[in-house]
Amino acid sequence: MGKIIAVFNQKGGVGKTTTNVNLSACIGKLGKKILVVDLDPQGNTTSGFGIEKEDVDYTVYNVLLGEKNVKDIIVKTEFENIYVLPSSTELAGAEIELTGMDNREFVLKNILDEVKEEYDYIFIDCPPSLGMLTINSLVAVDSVLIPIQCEYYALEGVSQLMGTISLVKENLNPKLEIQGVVLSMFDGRANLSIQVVEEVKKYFKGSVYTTIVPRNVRLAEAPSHGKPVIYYDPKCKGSLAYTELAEEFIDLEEDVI
Ligand SMILES: Nc1ncnc2c1ncn2[C@@H]1O[C@H](COP(=O)(O)OP(=O)(O)OP(=O)(O)O)[C@@H](O)[C@H]1O
Repeated sequence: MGKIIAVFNQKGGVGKTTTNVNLSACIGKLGKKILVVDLDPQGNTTSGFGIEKEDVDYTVYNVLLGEKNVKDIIVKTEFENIYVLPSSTELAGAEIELTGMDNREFVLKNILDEVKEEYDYIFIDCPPSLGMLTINSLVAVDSVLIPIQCEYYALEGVSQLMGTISLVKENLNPKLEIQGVVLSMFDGRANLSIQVVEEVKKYFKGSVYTTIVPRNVRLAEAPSHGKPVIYYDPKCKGSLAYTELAEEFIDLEEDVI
């Protein structure tokens, strides 16, 4: 099947990487083969799966520049059904380098088309910006999964985000859809969190997942152990939420088919 999904919100620190790593890991545990593409130069998805910078000679950067074949760079992780196309800080340079390259501006689509039949899902972690890397992702994908934090100014930037999606859909990728909106960092004790849930549901109507990811310290700790939370502390609230979200994700996908 090979559905390609961008985890996208140009706002920083909303839980893109946390959602990418943990949702992928939980979907992998449900038996689906996943490729996770780390397109964020910060490389937190790469390290979140325990891949150390010293252990990778080449990254998605070399693939984007046509120096390496994607199939030679993908890393098989120790986690069930999870493969990673790693990132590096050099990737920040690609924002400029891709702009000047004739016919290679949107090269990510061709790269992922080469491997998409080998996976059930490909998730891309986008950087917190609207540069060439993000636009490359939006051109390459079937859909966009949007994490939103249940905190102050949650909807700030959302109209810009939706504007970007519409623009790409009109001009570059007509099949682009919203996969779903994930509410994250929910604090049940805070009225604000409850208000944000209501506002986001009103804005996105039926596209918001029923499962809400709580603020959970284990989710913040797991990356420093190089593990998705389900492998770090399978019983914590974060693990339960991402497992439930993975089940909801698959149920909705299988309903569509
Ligand atoms: N549900 C959660 N509970 C507790 N901490 C969380 C949760 N989700 C994310 N965090 C923490 O919040 C911070 C930002 O999350 P994350 O890195 O996933 O966001 P991001 O949108 O990918 O950031 P960036 O825009 O910098 O790429 C991280 O330190 C992460 O560990």
